[in-house]
Amino acid sequence: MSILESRESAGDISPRSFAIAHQRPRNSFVGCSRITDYEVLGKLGEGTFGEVHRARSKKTGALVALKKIIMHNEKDGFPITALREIKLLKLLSHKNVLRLEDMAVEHPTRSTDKRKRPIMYMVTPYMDHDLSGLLDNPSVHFTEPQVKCYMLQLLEGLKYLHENHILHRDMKAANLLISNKGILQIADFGLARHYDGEVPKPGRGGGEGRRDYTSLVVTRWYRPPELLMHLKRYTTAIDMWGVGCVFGEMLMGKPILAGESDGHQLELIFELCGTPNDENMPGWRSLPGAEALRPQPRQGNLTQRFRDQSPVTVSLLKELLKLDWRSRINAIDALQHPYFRTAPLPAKPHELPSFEESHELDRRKFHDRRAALPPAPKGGTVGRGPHDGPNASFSGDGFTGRNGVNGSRYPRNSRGPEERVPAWHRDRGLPPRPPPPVDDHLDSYRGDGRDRGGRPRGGGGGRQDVDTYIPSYDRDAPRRDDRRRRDDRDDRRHDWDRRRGDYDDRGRTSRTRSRSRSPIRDRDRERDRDRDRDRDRDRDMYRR
Ligand SMILES: Nc1ncnc2c1ncn2[C@@H]1O[C@H](COP(=O)(O)OP(=O)(O)OP(=O)(O)O)[C@@H](O)[C@H]1O
Repeated sequence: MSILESRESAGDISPRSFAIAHQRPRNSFVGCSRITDYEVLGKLGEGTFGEVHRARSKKTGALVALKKIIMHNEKDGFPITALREIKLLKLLSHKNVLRLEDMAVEHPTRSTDKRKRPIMYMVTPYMDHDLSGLLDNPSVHFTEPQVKCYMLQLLEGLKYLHENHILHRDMKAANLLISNKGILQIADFGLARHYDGEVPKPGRGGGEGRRDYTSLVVTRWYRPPELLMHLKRYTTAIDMWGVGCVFGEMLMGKPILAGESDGHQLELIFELCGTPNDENMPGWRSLPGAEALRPQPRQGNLTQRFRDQSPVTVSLLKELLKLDWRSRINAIDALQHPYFRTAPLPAKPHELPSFEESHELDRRKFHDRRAALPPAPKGGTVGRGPHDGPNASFSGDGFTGRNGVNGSRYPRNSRGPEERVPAWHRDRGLPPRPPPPVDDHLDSYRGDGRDRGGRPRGGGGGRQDVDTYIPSYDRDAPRRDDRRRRDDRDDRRHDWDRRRGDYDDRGRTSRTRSRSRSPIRDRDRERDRDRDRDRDRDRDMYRR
């Protein structure tokens, strides 16, 4: 056994040794091309840090996706999350993990462009769908062998990540890309990080965590109970909960736990999986976020809700959606579950049907268009249901406009002629999709302290914990540690931001706490207000 292997088996692998062990062959990554090497064909999606476009390589003719890395504030430089994502993706190589093939650079043109810095694009193979977009299409109905086929691929990809000490931390249907050849790939590594704990072992669930990380990860609908209760010493089991949510979503055709706030999310989880007790979630009472909870003891209605599914399907779902993160099934064991060996057997990827392309933006464009225009189904495949129309599913002020346009969390987009008109939509009676998790440090990169829907960041999440992960694959690079700031603020702010923060910290005297306006202080105040509001709402929900 090599030193690396023995260290790995002891759960001890540094980002550097991981990087050395996972160098991809040089020819698998081009490096830095020019944007002019690609012909841009249209917009696919809009992520936290940039837009995603479909494009064709002029050299190879291959279809690719270009993820533009937006620098919201040029002074902040290259976003750290994008840097993380690039560094990780460059190391990963698995058929069920999206492959970073190239980086493309767009230099500012002299006459028209006042930008000083170039724009960078991540280049990945084009995938025809994301799973969320696919499930939104009412003409798509997954068969059991198809669900099994996607589940196998998802678990294979996740097993690879976890074995290699990677936590994905944003497992959700929108981050699972699917090609018309039936291949599923895990995408979006913007929140992923190196994991210091022991890798999962057969029959041992997710095991015990070894160190603290921030609990402000994972999009709410896919966030496990331990994170909602602010466990910081979490494990690979957080991604397995997400797999359970995605599995349920494939079976039901819509997200199964669509909470409107963190408190409501827990409420929905308890309704489905039962309320926590010392047996099904040992130690839950001592979690910081459990203090205010007074759940009425309940059994959980999972079996009832999935009564149309076979017992072996429900059995795997229950294993994935276990409240106790230590005994929640891991990817190795899930792959061995009888579900995959019971008829009907999993389809092979090439046996799966192909579908009309479906991406995040199609859904969003539809929401946007609904208010203004009659439906324009393409190919006449799908009409609109009786409940369609602006805000058809919701009444009152609970949803509409809170996160953006027509209950969408997204701002209005202008449509270019080259953009596709969505051909389908199904109003599935769900609240607007929650924004991706907000890590405090993201604020400094967005520059305005607001998320894409214009909401102040940081709401609904409890305390901002320190998670100073900056992957350092270079021995000489200084490694940052997980120190807790006196005031609990995140240590990963940009230097400029941090200097301001330090100044504010130092000067907590009446003089420096003067009323002079500071965008940072305003942002912090706004964030605190938002957080308090969410907390109050959650408390009301649980105090019975
Ligand atoms: N390789 C690809 N092929 C096709 N579509 C893609 C590809 N990569 C991303 N997309 C589309 O763009 C959307 C956003 O991409 P991605 O999740 O990587 O961005 P993000 O900034 O991390 O998003 P989020 O803010 O939702 O976490 C995806 O949901 C998908 O619809």
